[in-house]
Amino acid sequence: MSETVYPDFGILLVDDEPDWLGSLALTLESCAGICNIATCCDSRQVMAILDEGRIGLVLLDLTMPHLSGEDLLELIAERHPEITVIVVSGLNQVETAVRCMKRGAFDYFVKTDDEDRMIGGVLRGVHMQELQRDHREMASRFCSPEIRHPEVFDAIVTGDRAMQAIFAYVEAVAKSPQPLLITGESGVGKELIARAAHRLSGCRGKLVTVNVAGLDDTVFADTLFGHVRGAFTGAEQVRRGMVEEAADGTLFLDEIGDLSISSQVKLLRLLQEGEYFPLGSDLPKRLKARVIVATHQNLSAKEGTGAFRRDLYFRLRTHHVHVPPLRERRGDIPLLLDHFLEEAARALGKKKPTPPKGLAQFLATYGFPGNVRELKAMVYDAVSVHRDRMLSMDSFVKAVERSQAEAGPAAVTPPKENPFAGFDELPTFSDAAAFLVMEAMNRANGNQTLAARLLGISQPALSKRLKMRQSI
Ligand SMILES: Nc1ncnc2c1ncn2[C@@H]1O[C@H](COP(=O)(O)OP(=O)(O)OP(=O)(O)O)[C@@H](O)[C@H]1O
Repeated sequence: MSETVYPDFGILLVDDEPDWLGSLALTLESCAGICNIATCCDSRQVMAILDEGRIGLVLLDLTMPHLSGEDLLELIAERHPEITVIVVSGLNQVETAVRCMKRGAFDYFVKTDDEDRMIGGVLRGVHMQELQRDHREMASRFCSPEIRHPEVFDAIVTGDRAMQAIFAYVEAVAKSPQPLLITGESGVGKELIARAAHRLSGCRGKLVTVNVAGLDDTVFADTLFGHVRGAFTGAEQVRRGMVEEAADGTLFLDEIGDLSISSQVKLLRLLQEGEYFPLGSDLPKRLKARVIVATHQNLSAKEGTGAFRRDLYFRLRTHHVHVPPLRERRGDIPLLLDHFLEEAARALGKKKPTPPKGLAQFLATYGFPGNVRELKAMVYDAVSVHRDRMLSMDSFVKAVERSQAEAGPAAVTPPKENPFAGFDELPTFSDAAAFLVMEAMNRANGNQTLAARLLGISQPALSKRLKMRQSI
């Protein structure tokens, strides 16, 4: 998304009447903030201008000397099918309108039409062109899904393929002016993804984060849109809203699933119309920021129960990434463990401790309801209390047990698939149990506490089984 010109692509106004061109350009700029405009009075020059590749939308008059609008419409559909064309004619003729639509026009307006209708149509055309551009960009990424700017994702430690696919997607949509919705459980790294998307957007402005959870409707409006002096009792100073703070940058609205219905209406209007009113003012301001929203809630389910507006939901999920929970990318646990050990040791002024054997394996048996944030807290806690060179397993075992006790039995992760499904002949119950105990002891390098955790039984129960085996 570019900083000051809107939209990113040029809009060409074609008419043989220069006065009409001037007044149309002025209307579009003042009423819709559209300023990336070029004009052309000579129909013969239109195709050469389009060949330069800067134009995404054409507003075309029909009756012109040399080439008529309909001739041009046909030429554009043939040579530049990617360009959106809106016909703006002096003639109110249904047959002509139908013919133009059949030849590929996106919309048809009569010059005497209501101004708001025409502006609405142009904004829809701009939106359509933006979506087509995003779509082309994404399609090109499917052909070569490599990540072009890996440095932007440096803060996100992962080796997981689903995460790599998210990075490629975020790169593809980073320059889009459409909103980006990031979903995923709490602590999976949604904010880190938002930061990466902001860096990739190339916008000059800041990333401004607003946590909208718990904001009542008035505070929401005041926080986002600001107010003028005297807007309400106590409003002694002008307040710039966060939308303005984020101009030419990114507005990141976190916990969007908690937004009240009345605030949802305000947000929808902001996104749809691209403008807003500071409290107490009747002078509209334009939204000049890209909007990213995030939630740990299931927005689709909320939309189903009526707790989230359907129109806003569809608007927000134009571009959507879902960050998987840590338990679905257990391969990341050793990488994250190492990363946080290093980070914690540095932050606490200690030497990086050596993790006990089997720690990563032990952690992989746990469901991490708090995801990466929970793992990070565990590591920081363990590093801060440790004294020897070797990190103790104890603090991790206790943290896991504490969390499981708090969450109840549902927190224990269910087995994923039946390991015996492919067996022709099943082992006996006692053989299967003996093999399982042996395997767990091997994996835990003889550590009974860890082996018991891997098996989901208590350490005394494991010890009893081992003794029984020895006595056979
Ligand atoms: N892949 C990762 N690599 C390194 N650190 C990570 C990773 N994922 C998350 N973190 C760290 O975990 C913590 C939580 O991340 P973040 O705030 O981005 O999560 P979130 O999904 O936005 O959480 P919430 O829904 O609660 O707002 C942060 O300290 C972040 O730096």
